[in-house]
Amino acid sequence: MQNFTSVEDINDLQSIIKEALKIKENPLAEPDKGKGKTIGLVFLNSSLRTRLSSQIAAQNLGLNVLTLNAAQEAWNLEFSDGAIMNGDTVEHIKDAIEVLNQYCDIIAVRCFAGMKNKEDDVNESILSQFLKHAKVPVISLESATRHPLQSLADCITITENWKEDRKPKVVLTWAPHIKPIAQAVGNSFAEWMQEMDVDFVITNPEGYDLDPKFVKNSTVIHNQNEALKDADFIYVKNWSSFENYAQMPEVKENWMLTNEKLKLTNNAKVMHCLPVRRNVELSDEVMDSENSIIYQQAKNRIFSAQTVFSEILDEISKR
Ligand SMILES: NCCC[C@H](NC(=O)CCC(=O)O)C(=O)O
Ligand SMILES: NC(=O)OP(=O)(O)O
Repeated sequence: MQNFTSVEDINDLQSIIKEALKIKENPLAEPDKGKGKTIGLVFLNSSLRTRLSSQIAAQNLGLNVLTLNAAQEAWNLEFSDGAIMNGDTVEHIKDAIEVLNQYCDIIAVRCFAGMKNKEDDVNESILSQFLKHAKVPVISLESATRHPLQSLADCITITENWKEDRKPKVVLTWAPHIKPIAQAVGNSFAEWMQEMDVDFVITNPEGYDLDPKFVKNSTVIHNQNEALKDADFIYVKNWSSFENYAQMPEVKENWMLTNEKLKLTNNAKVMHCLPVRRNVELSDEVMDSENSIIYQQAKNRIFSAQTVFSEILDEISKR
């Protein structure tokens, strides 16, 4: 694995999940694997889980960890090529990445969609600069269009919770929100579910279809109740419109996941990447129910990160 920014960077998903479950059994099995190596965790946006689970995962492997909360603590970064930097921005992203090359053996970066310019977001205007200028492996901690470490944790969690001898029905359902949110988590979940042995359905209101590049030939149903029928797993996530980029077209029906809606399912397990807006995206009763595997999912972020760091360290050791 040279970089880790999407499902494309994985050769064999089932073997990666198996490796992650093995790491989960004994996370301290290779405490010196990363000895003498440094991972830089660069956050251009807020985080709780990604920051902490990545730190734990790196420490479990003996890596040195540098965490830069760039939006709060670093110089104001310039992202435009050729910019005349006589305004508020102090340091160009190119120079920042070149400096990170001097300090880090692996660079991991969180760079959300700006939600202002569709083209910039679709083209991953920030992640692409890291991929261009980094001289060491790059790991995405959630970019404009994807959140692969989350999706790998989601695959691990579904695997742990499915012992029946048939494919589970997995439904990705849109949920309400108070502000425009990126499509990254939904896109990424779709991309990874298409690689899993599951019946995958996406349900969202009209006007909220994800980018066809990520939907591919997945089933899309605009009636939530119909989609939830007999579901074994429900993945709750809000996103804003892709077509009318970053807009929030009016939705008349109530899409919040409640116990009433859970009755339509096959006693489905409920998933969410967190953070969640309680009683907006899903109700307290669902969040706090036996059906929720949301905290287990959050825990699995450690093993998802540790598996990826371990694969990247294997790659570095070959160089
Ligand atoms: N990393 C997990 C999700 C991050 C982000 N959520 C948010 O921005 C929530 C913000 C809020 O609820 O105000 C998203 O959905 O892409
Ligand atoms: N799920 C997730 O990525 O959480 P954070 O945004 O808190 O890192």
